[in-house]
Amino acid sequence: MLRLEGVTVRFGGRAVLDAVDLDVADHETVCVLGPSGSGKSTLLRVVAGLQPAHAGRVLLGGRDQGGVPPHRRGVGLMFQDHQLFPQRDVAGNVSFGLRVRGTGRAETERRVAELLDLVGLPGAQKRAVGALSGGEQQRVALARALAPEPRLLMLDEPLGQLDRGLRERLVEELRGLFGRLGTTVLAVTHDQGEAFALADRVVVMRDGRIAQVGTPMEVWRRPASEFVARFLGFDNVVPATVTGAGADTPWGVLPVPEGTARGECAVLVRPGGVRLVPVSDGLPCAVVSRTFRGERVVVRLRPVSGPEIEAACPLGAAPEVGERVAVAFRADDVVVLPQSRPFPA
Ligand SMILES: Nc1ncnc2c1ncn2[C@@H]1O[C@H](COP(=O)(O)OP(=O)(O)OP(=O)(O)O)[C@@H](O)[C@H]1O
Repeated sequence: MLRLEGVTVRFGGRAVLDAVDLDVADHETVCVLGPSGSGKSTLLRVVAGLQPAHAGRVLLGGRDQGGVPPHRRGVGLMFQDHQLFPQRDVAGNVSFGLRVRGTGRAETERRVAELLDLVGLPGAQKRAVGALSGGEQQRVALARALAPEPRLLMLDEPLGQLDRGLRERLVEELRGLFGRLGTTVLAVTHDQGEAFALADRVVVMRDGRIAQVGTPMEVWRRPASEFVARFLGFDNVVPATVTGAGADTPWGVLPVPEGTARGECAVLVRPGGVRLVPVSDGLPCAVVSRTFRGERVVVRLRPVSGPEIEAACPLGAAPEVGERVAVAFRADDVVVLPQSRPFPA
């Protein structure tokens, strides 16, 4: 459906997109994630035709879009600030793209009613957009973007300004909706939770390049680099040397999967894989802090050697701040990363 081949965009000599290759299949939802300034919005703008590429090609349905203006690309765009027309009512907003296409009045009315049902705002045609809540405005913006039946729907931080609870609800609804409609979606977000909940595949960007592409499960389980691991919020990363015995790290020798290549690397230990063990059986640590995270308590530990460690403990089993404990590492939760970083002194 969508293919980017070596797409490069430069601003002032700096490549904001650097030879990006990406394929999005029909009916697929792909979420682009990355820190601020990594080029996510620029990627969407290039696909929409709002930003010319300095090199490379964008193909939609196999056709090169070079020279095709935005309104002829058949893509729908929805931005964070949803930019509804304040002087028009809900129906006036949703029908915008249909009127531009010259759709007849009866058909437009039918379609608007159908879309409002779809986004959970049945009968809201005559409401003033200024009187809607943030979440309702978001739904109207979505209905407006879907109205012309774009072959590709692009969302830029679609839920950015909404509060957490509403975002979580809307993400679920969107996923259901896109599944039912069979819409192909390319979305940009900096919120990994949102991306992981919405996407069939996620793309992690760094400085205009793709750092990793995979299903949410693949990326979560096997971050491709220290950058991706840290971006996902994993802090337990240390430099390591893999030998026959395991990974030699500042935390001691950690178990690694069989067949791991020997040599320098970095290792990540997921917080759930840090086990509290009797003091004589593991790496001695002091408990520095405890943070309640719903189902679990995350404790920060200061070991006798190496950087601090995060451990996720079951509710009743978390040690107190100041307590002396020891930890061991579960092999399944140790991930070998190809990149190393100088260990801070
Ligand atoms: N028109 C422009 N002229 C010059 N520089 C630009 C222009 N548009 C974007 N940039 C720069 O390109 C880089 C990437 O911008 P982009 O908006 O694509 O990043 P982003 O990943 O979407 O960031 P954010 O999450 O903050 O929206 C930034 O450093 C930005 O300052």
